[in-house]
Amino acid sequence: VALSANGPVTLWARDTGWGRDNPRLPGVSLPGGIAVTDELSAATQADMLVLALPAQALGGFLADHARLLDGKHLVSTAKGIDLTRLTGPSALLADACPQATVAVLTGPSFAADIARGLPTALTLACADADAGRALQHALSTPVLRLYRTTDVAGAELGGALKNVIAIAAGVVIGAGLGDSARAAIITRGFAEMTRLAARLGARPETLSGLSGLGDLTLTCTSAQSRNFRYGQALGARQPFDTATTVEGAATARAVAALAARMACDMPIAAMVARLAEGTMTVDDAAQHLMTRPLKEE
Ligand SMILES: NC(=O)C1=CN([C@@H]2O[C@H](COP(=O)(O)OP(=O)(O)OC[C@H]3O[C@@H](n4cnc5c(N)ncnc54)[C@H](OP(=O)(O)O)[C@@H]3O)[C@@H](O)[C@H]2O)C=CC1
Ligand SMILES: O=C(CO)COP(=O)(O)O
Repeated sequence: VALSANGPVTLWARDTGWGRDNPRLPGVSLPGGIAVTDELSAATQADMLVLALPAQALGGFLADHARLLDGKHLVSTAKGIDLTRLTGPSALLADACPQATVAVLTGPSFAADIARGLPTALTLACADADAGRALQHALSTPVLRLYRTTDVAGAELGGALKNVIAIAAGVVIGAGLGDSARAAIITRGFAEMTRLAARLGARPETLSGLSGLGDLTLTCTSAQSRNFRYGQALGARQPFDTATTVEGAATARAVAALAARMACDMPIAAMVARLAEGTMTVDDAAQHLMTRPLKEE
C-alpha cells in the first residue's frame, strides 16, 4: 500500500479470494495502483521483490520457488530465526538464490500504521552498499523514511530477538507483575539481544538503532503487537488464537539452541522458550529470573 505511492506494484498471494480487502489487514482496501495475482511468475517480472512471509514459512517457500527469484533484488521483512537452520532470512535467501542481491527491511512498524499512511522510520540493510543505497531510495516514500546500513546480521537479529523479549514483556503485564518489571525485562532483554548479536558478528550500534532498540520499544509497549498480546495471554493463563503469527515463539526456541551452541547466556529468551513450550509456569520463570546469582550490570 505504501509503495504504490511510488509507482505500480504487483502483489502476489497464494490465495487471492479476498479481492481487495485482505482480512489480515482489516479496514484497508488496496489502492488501484496495486495489481493482485496468484501467479507468482507475474510478480517476479519485477527486478525488486519484497518478501513478506513469516520467518518459519520462508524456507519452504524458497524450496518451491527459488528458481523464479534468483538474480533479483530480494528484500525480506521477516523477523525471526529459522528453527531448522538456526539462521536469519538473509542466509536462507542467499543460499537459495546465490545470484540475488539480498536485503532486509526491518524496524518499528505496525502494518496497520504504514497502510494508514502514518509516518514510519525503518532500517534497510544490505551488505552491498551501492545496492542498499538504490533500494533505500526506491522503497522510501514521503511517509516511509528508510535509514540504510550494511550490517545485515545486526538488523535482522534485532528484529528477530525483539519479538522474544516482547513476549516476555507481555507475560509480565498479563501476569500483573507491573510496569517496573516490564522496564527491567526491556532493559535486560536488550542486554541479551546485544550480547548474542555481537557473538554472531553484528555491530552494537545497529542494535541501538531502529531495527533493535526502536522495534524493541514499540513491540514491548503496544497491544497492537501480536507477540506482546501472546505473552499477555500466557501471563494471564488465557487461550490465544493459534492462527495468529507469533514470530517470537519459534524464534525463542531457535535462540535457546543458538545460545547453547555458543555458550551465550540468554536467560529471558530461555524462559520464553520454556513458557511457549509449556514446560515452565509463569511463577517459576519469574522466580528463576529473580534468584539468579547477583552480578554486575
Ligand atoms: N504485521 C506487521 O505489523 C509486521 C510484520 N513484520 C514481519 O513480516 C513477516 C510477515 O508478517 P505478517 O505479514 O504480519 O504475517 P501474516 O501472518 O499476517 O501474513 C503472512 C502472509 O504470508 C503468507 N504465507 C504464509 N505462509 C506462506 C507460504 N508457505 N507460502 C506462501 N505464502 C505464505 C500468508 O498467506 P495466507 O494469508 O494465505 O495465509 C500471508 O499473506 C513476519 O516475519 C513479521 O514479523 C514486520 C513488520 C511489521
Ligand atoms: O514487528 C512488528 C512491529 O515492528 C510487528 O510486531 P508483531 O509481529 O508482534 O505484531
